[in-house]
Amino acid sequence: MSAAFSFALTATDGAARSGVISTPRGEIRTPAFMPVGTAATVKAMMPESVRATGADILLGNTYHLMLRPTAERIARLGGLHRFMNWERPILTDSGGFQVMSLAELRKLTEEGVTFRSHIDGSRHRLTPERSMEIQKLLGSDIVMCFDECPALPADDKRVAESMRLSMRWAARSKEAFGDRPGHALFGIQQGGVTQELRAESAEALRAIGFDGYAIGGLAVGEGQEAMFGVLDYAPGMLPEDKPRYLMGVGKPDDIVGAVARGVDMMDCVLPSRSGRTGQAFTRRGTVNIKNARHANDPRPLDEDCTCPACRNYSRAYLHHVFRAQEIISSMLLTWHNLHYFQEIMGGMRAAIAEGRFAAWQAAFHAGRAEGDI
Ligand SMILES: CNc1nc2c(CC[C@H]3O[C@H](OC)[C@H](OC)[C@@H](OC)[C@@H]3OC)c3nc(N)[nH]c(=O)c3cc2[nH]1
Repeated sequence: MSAAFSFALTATDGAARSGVISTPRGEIRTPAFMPVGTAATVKAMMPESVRATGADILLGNTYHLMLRPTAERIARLGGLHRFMNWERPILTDSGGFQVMSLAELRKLTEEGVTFRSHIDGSRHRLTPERSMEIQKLLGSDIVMCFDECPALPADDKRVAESMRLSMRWAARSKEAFGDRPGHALFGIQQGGVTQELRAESAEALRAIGFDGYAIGGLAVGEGQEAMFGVLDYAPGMLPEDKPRYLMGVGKPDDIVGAVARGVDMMDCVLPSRSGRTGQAFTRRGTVNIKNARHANDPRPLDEDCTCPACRNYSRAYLHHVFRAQEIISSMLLTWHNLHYFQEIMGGMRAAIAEGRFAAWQAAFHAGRAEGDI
């Protein structure tokens, strides 16, 4: 266990990289997929099951936890790791994105954001300083700067103004974060899909100096082509020796394309949320288990998958428990999806380390069919 936070690149293959982030709570193998545990739980999963899927780190959420049960209560109870029984690394988002997408009656000023809780209508304020305080109370290992992520489409003027506000907030976040050995603060690049604005944001973040750099402002409706267009240049604008984290991504082919372009870390609700809505991701494509065609199918979701759902249950059974709205349906499909996402990450880490990423990527795409398989 390292007392400090550090990142070591172990191999590169084209723009793709593999490495290890060392933290006092354990190592994170990169490229890494981080399951989302918004309200102190990865929905439908026990923490030991999340670990069994291969996850080294999971996510918590400042916005949700500040509203319920409050960061102060979690701190009094020993912090988020103890509270949710996950002793490995935790990354928490800063709350800005969630306020803009979830809260009501939001008011944005230079100071920060005031809003009403979507849970009980109570009034709250988030600023860079308060976001740092909340993430410190939670005890998260990787803290995100408080930023503003503009909804797309937005004109260049709006994107530029929003990015520059986020850069001022990044400086305030760094100031408020202080010096916390073993804990990391990540800056978040903004700038929409405009290369000059992305460059300006990257320079601003470099000048402040962070332990890692996130690519924000994507996966907000721009589509895969536009996102990849930004990823063709944005990762290279960020310090090469620090982790690069693409926020909110994505589908399996988004993840592979992002790693191919130099991304080290990603998070997305997709595998867990889809697990609850009956969508299973497999190496041959997607299974929508609610479709009648699966009602009599004795085969597993994926013959080559070693997860508990695929080892022990048929599509017919999964179809049945989904239709019957049984809790085990969410448990099994979420476990399968998280297991499969981690299998993609493990395959890419090995392929990059062995210099065969292009072949791995070609095989990944060759095996996939569109539509319900
Ligand atoms: C989907 N496209 C997507 N998600 C972006 C998130 C949020 C990630 C967040 O997305 C959910 O919150 C809504 C997750 O909870 C459900 C959070 O996990 C705890 C996760 O936190 C990292 C962004 N967060 C910040 N701070 N800044 C961003 O620019 C940004 C961009 C995103 N694009």
